[in-house]
Amino acid sequence: VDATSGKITEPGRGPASAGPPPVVESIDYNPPRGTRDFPPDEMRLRSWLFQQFREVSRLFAFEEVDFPVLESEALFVRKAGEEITQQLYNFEDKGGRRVSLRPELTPSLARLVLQKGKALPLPVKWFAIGQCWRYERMTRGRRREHYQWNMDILGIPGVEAEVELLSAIVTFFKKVGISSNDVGIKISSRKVLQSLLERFEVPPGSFAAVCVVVDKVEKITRKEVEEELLKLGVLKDAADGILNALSVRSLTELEGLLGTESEAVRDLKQLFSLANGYGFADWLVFDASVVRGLAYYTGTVFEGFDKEGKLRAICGGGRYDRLLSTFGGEDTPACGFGFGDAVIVELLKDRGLLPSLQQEIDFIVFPLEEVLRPQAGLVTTKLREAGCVVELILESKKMKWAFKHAERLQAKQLVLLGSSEWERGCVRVKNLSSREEEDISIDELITKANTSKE
Ligand SMILES: OCc1cccc(Br)n1
Repeated sequence: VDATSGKITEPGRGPASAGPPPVVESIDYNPPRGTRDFPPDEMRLRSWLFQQFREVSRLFAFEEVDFPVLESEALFVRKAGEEITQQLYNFEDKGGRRVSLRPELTPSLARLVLQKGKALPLPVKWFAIGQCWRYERMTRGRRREHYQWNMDILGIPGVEAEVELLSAIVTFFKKVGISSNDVGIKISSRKVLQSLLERFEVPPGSFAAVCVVVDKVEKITRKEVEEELLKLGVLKDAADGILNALSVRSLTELEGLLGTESEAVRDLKQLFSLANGYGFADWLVFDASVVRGLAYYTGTVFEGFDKEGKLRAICGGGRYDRLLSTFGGEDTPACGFGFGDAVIVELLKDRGLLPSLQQEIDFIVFPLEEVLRPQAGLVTTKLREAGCVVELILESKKMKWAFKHAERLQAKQLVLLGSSEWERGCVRVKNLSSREEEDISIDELITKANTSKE
């Protein structure tokens, strides 16, 4: 800023003799509110977590897909009062289009399936890992972004699809060291609610909105739930009947309530029986109070929970047989789940299951004289071609610095290039754990490196 005029000059645009460019207004080094940076330690954990997601998805023969983080707002505008649609990170772009950062991945997946149309053979088994956004009033101090792993099966009307998805979730938990003592998966079906609404002659058009309200039953008071239900045309006796029904504790009890012909009971019995066949039924708990908060679920719904009851839902999902038709497509049976990157990390921390992840350096290459830097580059290239992780020291340093650097990086071996060794066609290799050192030829060094990588 010019001292006299107070004018802010563009950096680097001042008169030649003006000296260094003025500092622009101070930049906040923190990321935007509710968002996270991933410095190396955090990024190693995130990469590890996503690797587990990907390995499970691959085992289940799912193909990875991705979509833009920015979508048409229309994809997410729904009238059922969901929190997720009331917190859209939406805006009008410079072309006057109403757009939104995606709050979830399922609508994008539905859009892509519809875009592919009949050219896409069913069943579709796709997975995605994507950052999702919400504009949460920061009064609640919660995050505005998280990464979600989704797996979805489209084209299978029966609970065989849900059982595959549940098996994938259990496979993930077991893969990261979590057992059915730590975590369970609550299972129910929205067909329970549907039967009750029909019994109480509640207008079917309010089904989604009723589910969204009932999903809040553990977050707001029963009286508030009843008031919100009343606004949806659900009278007191119907509200009582619905809320009481959600506390049934077994499929037998549910059958007593809904009758032996109930689709909900049939689906859930088949689901538990299949899960028993797969060998993971011990992870599942029937819980009629599970409805989940997304408007588009139509059948089975489920959520992973920690048995200590300290954490929010670890993951959640369900059947959404009507979503594609609400986007103008043909009715396509579909089910899927979302698995966030936050609660699972809290659970792993609580259980002491976080992996210790360090950068792994095989070699540090250090030319003792700058004149040998080209040779150091050759050795480095050959080691990398053998698949070794190599850090080449890029500046002229003292030996003491190189040793400290190697120890800080926990490198396995230090390769020193000195003129006397080089004249004999050798380099000096120090093993940094055994402290042994030897002069060996480049060829021998590369042969050993190749062998170690086989
Ligand atoms: O699960 C609801 C949600 C959606 C987007 C971003 C975040 Br953080 N949480």
